[in-house]
Amino acid sequence: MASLSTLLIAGLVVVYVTRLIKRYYALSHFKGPWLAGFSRLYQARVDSSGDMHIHYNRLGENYGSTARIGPNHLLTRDPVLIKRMSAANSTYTRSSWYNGLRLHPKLDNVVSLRDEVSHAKFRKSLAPGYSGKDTTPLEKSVDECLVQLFDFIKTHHLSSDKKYVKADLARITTFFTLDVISTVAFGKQFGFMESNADPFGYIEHIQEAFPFMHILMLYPEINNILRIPFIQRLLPDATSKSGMGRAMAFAQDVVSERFGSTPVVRKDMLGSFVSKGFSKTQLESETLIQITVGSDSTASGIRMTLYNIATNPSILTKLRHELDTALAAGRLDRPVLSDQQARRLPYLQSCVREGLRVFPPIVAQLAKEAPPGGDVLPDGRFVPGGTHVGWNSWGLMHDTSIFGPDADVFRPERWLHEPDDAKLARMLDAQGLVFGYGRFGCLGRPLASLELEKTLAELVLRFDWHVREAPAVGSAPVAETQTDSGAEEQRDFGIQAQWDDLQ
Ligand code: HEM
Repeated sequence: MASLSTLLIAGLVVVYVTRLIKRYYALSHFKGPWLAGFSRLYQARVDSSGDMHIHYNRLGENYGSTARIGPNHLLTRDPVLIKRMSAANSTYTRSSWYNGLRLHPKLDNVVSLRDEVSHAKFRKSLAPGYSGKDTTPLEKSVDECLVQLFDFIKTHHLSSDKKYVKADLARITTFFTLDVISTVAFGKQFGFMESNADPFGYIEHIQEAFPFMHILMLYPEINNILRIPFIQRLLPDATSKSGMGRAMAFAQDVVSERFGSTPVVRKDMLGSFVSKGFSKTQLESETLIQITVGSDSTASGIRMTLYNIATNPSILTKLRHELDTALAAGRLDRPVLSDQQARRLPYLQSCVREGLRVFPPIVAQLAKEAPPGGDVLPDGRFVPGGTHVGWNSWGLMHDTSIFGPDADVFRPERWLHEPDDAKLARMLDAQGLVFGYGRFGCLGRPLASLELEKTLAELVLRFDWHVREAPAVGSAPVAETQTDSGAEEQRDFGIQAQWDDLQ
């Protein structure tokens, strides 16, 4: 007679296999790699591979706009579905994928918060700070940092006819955006550009942390373990000497100054948040995510767009012509053109738009969860309640049915000379999703847009750019260097910056 323990094990195996089969069939009307139907291992491998965007782009080509990537996971490049999930009145919610974005040991931040009511309240209180409504004009701070950037490049990264000095665009752009976000958020600059160094070992830490964060997003179970107080004691805290620990210490310091008997009062983002009644701990948590989301994506957008401009001589020439003509006509403020002036330069705007399309800085899944009663997709297929639906941003931005057969090509002209109004409207609609949508849309968009348009315009006006050492791998040279959001992962990006004598 079988022992009780054998029976128990057999019973558990039966329950497990039945669950596996049930799950498999619940989404079997969505095609995808076979392993994905049974296990999250497919995603774990792809998400930590460094080539996530390439794998997921192929999914769209092989399995249609919404494909299966896990037992309970879909990935979509359908703009209608992406908008539906994030719309103000949507019944979709954030999935447990977002738990992995909780950086503070005790508290969520606006990006990791999953409770709809708390998130909406939080977001509403943060919005005036992020938009610059409550702060010293964002534009003024960006301009000041840009002047520092010009000096930084001239001092440390300038080549001449006599010698080549490698300008690592990965570090230059990341140093710049980290100094911008610290200035506008806390009125206290990190000093990356001034010291020409990573004072906290922060960039190195982020490089190491990204693949791990992907695993946390995929396996929320691990996250729950990390929240156990005993385990938390083993994780980096504000006493750690480098990486996220140093960033936490920084967050604690800048926040503490705003409380107590003689609080520092500044018209920056933090000042705005304090005025909305947030607690000290809430602000420490928010400060951490601000540093992360406020630097990496914009840096990626700037460097990849500049890379695409610098490697396309005809585009570089057209952009320079537009900028030089405006400068000669006295239509550009010095030392930095104004936002209003930048908006009147159609070719510049098209370059920025095209840069974010061809190389969307955020390719992570941002998975939402289908409502308990499920949902019927635009193509008639049923999505059961609780299914995780991620967005395939690379696939969407390179979708030939929206952008045409040359969707992979960096071609700013597509935004200026499209004769078919309906097609142009569809392209604009899809590209606009690069900043998310609706109730989860990017709060930092005004700042990111200022940084992108001004930095690109001034760097093209002031310097000659020649790519010397971009890793050349097949037809997608730079994409190969990208992990998740591009980010600090696009390392060691050798570009020659030469002072343009005309300026
Ligand atoms: C080119 C640069 C940027 C891109 C492409 C970008 C993209 C995005 C996307 C796609 C989302 C939506 C996430 C979702 O669906 O859950 C998002 C959210 C967010 N972004 Fe950005 N972002 C950029 C720059 C910034 C900057 C500079 C900041 C800060 C100053 C920022 C702050 C935020 C915040 C706080 C959220 C969360 C909004 C919420 O949960 O309600 N972003 N961003």
